[in-house]
Amino acid sequence: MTLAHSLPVLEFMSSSLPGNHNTLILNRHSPTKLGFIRPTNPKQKFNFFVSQKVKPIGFFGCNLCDSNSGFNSRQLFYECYAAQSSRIGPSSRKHKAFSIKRAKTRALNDHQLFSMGSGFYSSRQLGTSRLTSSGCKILSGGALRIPNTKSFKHSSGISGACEVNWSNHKFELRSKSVLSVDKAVERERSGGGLGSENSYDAIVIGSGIGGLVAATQLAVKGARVLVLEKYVIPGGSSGYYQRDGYTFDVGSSVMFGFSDKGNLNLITQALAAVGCEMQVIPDPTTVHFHLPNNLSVRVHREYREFIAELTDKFPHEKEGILKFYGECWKIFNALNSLELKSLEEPIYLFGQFFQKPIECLTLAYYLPQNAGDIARKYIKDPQLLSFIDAECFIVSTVNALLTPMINASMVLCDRHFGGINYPVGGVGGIAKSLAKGLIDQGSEILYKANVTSIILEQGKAVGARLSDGREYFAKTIISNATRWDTFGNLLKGERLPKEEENFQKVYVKAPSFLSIHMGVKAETLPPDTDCHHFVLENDWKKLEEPYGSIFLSIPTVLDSSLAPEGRHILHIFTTSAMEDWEGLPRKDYEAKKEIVADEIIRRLEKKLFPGLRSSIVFMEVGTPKTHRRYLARDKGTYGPMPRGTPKGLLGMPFNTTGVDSLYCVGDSCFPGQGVIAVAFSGVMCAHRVAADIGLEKKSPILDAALLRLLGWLRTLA
Ligand SMILES: CC(C)=CCC/C(C)=C/C=C/C(C)=C/C=C/C(C)=C/C=C/C=C(C)/C=C/C=C(C)/C=C/C=C(\C)CCC=C(C)C
Repeated sequence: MTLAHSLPVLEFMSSSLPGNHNTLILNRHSPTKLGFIRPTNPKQKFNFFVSQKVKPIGFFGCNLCDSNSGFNSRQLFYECYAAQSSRIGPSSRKHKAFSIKRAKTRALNDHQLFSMGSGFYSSRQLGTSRLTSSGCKILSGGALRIPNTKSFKHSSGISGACEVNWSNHKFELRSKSVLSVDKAVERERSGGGLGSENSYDAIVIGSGIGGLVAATQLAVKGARVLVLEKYVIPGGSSGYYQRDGYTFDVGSSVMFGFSDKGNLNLITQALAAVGCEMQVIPDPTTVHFHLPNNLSVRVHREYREFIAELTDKFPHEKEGILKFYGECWKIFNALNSLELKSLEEPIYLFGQFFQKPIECLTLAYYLPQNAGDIARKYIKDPQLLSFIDAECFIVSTVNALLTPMINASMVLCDRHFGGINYPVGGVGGIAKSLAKGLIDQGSEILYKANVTSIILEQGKAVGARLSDGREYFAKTIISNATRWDTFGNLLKGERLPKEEENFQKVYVKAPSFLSIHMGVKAETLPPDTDCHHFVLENDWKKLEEPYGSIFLSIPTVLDSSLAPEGRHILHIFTTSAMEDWEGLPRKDYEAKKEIVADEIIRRLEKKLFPGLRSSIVFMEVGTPKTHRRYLARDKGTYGPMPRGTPKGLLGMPFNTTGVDSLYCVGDSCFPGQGVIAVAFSGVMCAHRVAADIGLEKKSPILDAALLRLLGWLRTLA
């Protein structure tokens, strides 16, 4: 049975499938906007279809269980992940099936229903719908039962919650929005698509992992999101590029957050939220350190093996080693026990304190502390302390005394807990999958969209303007540019908010990198070569100096598909400042690139791979200028670096900013650099934005109090 309407806004069709199946067909814009669907009969089965005309979107806030095994009204699902699958059921050719994967289960109460009930069309502010069929009634704001209604269609009417008992199954549809359908249709006709005012719930500027995680998390909550990306592919520093049969990772190839256990596998979770999964290859050695005095330490995936290797090198410090890393585990375990959401959202934060008081107090205690101070409590050997500096340098590009203890613990333990896992096909696959997932959720990503300014109206961020003059508008703007770029470039000429002044007092831009992407003949590398290496040859003092230490990854050791047969890929990074490269005539610039790359190759030949130079078949050198150009980061910076000794993570800003409706996400937000860290900032940002646009619970009074408290705490840093 089809419900006709000249301009269908919300349309359902029912058809019977063989056996005990019923089919609910969701047309046009409806799927994500349903809000809440609850069957009352646990034995009945349902399949969900969405018209191919619609970009397939996932379900958030729909309480569904596996589409093939049927609903279970006792087990309501808070979040469901939908993935497109092969067509099931005898629906029309136009319809595609979703297989619904279950996520976290949670019994719901009425309060949660309301809080979840973004309602259909809430993001477009349509949301007004009336059921018109035999026995259909609608009430504003309250639940309504409609017995044995087999069909219903929309028409303009009153918004609110409605509950339909449909063929013995109860569907509950809730909406918070108030615009009549007529108005909505009018808006649709007048071009409610790209570019119209307030078309979106959120615009995300930049498609780095932080931006994409924020965007996808919002999209699955029911928001309509537009991501604006300057480049032609997503991912920013976690992107990829292909040349001559090689697939190179733009940035780090050391991937945290990809495990299948705990709460800290944020990449796995972010992908699953949009129905994606990536195959990964476990890395048996996180990193192989090659350090002064011929100190060589392999960080094995197995914690016991790593500790055995380290205590073998420093037997007199065995107790100190166990105590330092033991303290890291205390923090890691506390982190891993929490449900990670926005620390700027009081209902969540107090809820976590209530459920896990010891863990939260542990984290609050370590929030203002640095790893170097804690290491010095237990360890005296200067060489071992320098080793811990090198361990922290990988995390933060600064030594242990300047590295927040929470961040150090996260990295030093997760590599043994979830492990380092390389995504098959390269790191770029993460961003590609998230971008696809975003589109599957009904949101959009626009490439070659170079945002030049954030549009303000009476001090409120309302849109983004591109270099070609196009303008897009949304209720909220999320900047995945660094805070320096956001406030220095995108809001040029505006007064710098006090919070940003404070941030810039505490943090400076970390230097950029010189990168060398290489294809080499495979026979140059010994057969048991590890994937990741850190090289600092003779002098510990050079650790933090430009070109002092070398990061080297050989991802083809794990995934040979990234290079032509008989070849390996080498990704080489070393810190380098923009000042070294600016103002050079083209010829000198190219010559300097060659000289610097040559020296790095010489060092690697000497320390690791004799004959490396003669085995190179492809090479591309990137300087800080390259990183600035492609990643749109001021001075090509790697992220924030403390000016002096920081108070741990205390000074790091979260996602809200001093500008109304403007949020930041990425590595200049809490907790800092690293793919998993920016993924966390994306999760936090989406939660805070969702609360502010009415997709999550919110308490304005508590909000104001918490935001003031956090602002004050930051001034102590
Ligand atoms: C607010 C108040 C007052 C209180 C509260 C308390 C609490 C509850 C708290 C909480 C907290 C939290 C949750 C936190 C969290 C955190 C996190 C998650 C963190 C994370 C982090 C991470 C990181 C940092 C990472 C990083 C990584 C990296 C950087 C990596 C890198 C790599 C590379 C560079 C590569 C290398 C290479 C070679 C060696 C070759």
